Amino acid sequence: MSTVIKNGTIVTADLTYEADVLVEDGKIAQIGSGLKGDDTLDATGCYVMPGGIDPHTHMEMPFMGTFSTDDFESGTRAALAGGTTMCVDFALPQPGQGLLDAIQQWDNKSAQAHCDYSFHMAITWWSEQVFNEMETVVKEKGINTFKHFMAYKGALMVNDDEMFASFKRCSELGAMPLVHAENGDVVADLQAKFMAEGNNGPEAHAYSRPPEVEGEATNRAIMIADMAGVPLYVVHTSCEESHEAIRRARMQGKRVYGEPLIQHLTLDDSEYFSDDWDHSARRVMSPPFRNKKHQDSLWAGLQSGSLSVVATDHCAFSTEQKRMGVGDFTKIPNGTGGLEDRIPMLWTYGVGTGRLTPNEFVAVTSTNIAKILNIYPCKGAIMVGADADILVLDPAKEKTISAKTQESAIDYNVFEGKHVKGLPRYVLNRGRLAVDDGKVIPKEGYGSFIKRPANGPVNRALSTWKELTAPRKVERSGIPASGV
Ligand SMILES: NC(=O)NCCC(=O)O
Ligand SMILES: [Zn+2]
Ligand SMILES: [Zn+2]
Repeated sequence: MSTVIKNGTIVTADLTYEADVLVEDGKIAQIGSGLKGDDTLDATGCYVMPGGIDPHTHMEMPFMGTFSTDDFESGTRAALAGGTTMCVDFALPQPGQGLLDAIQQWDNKSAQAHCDYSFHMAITWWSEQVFNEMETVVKEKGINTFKHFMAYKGALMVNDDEMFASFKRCSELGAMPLVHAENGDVVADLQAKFMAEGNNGPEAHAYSRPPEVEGEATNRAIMIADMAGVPLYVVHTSCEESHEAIRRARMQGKRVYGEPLIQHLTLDDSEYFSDDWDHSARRVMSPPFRNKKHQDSLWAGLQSGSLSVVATDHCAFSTEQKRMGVGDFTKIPNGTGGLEDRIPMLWTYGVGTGRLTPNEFVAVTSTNIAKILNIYPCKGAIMVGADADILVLDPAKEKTISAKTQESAIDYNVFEGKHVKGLPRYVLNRGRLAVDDGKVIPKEGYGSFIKRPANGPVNRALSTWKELTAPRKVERSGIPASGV
């Protein structure tokens, strides 16, 4: 059974050209002109690009006394509707729980997935068991990334000594640490201060997490990673202070990646000042939305290459769940949705405004993260032999985003009312037609777990350099007798 995508313009991270794409047995079999297949998809007027990869989602996440509402079923359906063919979720052990036990739980949940997926492993506590299990996670489970929360004190947060130990272990295993970079001690102190002053609405969530807490933590994580000799990936980079730290580190030759979210790029902190409590609480996430100055910094980072990936941190809570924090903003479950909207929003506000070229768009939605996660060119490429994860994007197709028409299971959408131009006509995941003429064709359980090998090129290069420049004992010919 083969499918040919005809009459489209192929857009990759570095090339734009006209050609047909032949898909056979889930892979791209041929690229050229005049190709024929059993089925034909007409891509006239469309761009044919690698399917989106969202490296930051939380399906059915146990968090702040509840579970995020989108699970792998509704969440991956939303992903496909928006042109994303692979998500990377976080396997999250409770403090004291083993890593392998947590993976087993995430394996059970993800059996519902409609599209491909993988897991990052979160390090939420530290012990000899965690140290030992990290090796199995990498070598047997095919997970090469470990997430560290520098915030959420008393819950998921790890301290610097635990983070340094884990980063060193990542270095030995050829894995990469990820950080949620906010100074959790300062946030906890500010939260208590605002609550004590009676400042208990959702806007105080933003007041308690100023850009400085993110900038400080990003700098700290970068220095700790450098001392551990390991690359670093900073999730949900939301502000200039954090971006500046990443930019400076990269200019110094440090291997650091920054991931802005589509929410931070396109929504600002005025959302927290609405008269409507629900409106503001629905937008509570960490880090919070920022002002225009920070948004401009993030866009510039994508343009210049100092920021690498656009993700969503999709962690969708219903209005009812958000209301757990009425009277106490610290109890509003943190998280927003975005999976279905990342690609149309970034195309509209990035390519549509001239802030990004179509090739840069492909780089930041798919190819860069495939390289960072060491799954390129199986994923993130339109190339013979690659998985046939393909987004056929129609730049003329438009819609107004509305919760009424979304796949996500929650009752609102943070992008409600935004007009987007540039929507999927077709989406294929390993050759399966998952979106046909803009309509999702669900297939629960089709999604495959994608193993990611350790020791990617950047890990190898960095460990070679660190070994070459490591402090060495000076072997002296003459050592004087002790002066004592
Ligand atoms: N971002 C957020 O507010 N919720 C999800 C958990 C996290 O990534 O911090
Ligand atoms: Zn986070
Ligand atoms: Zn997250």
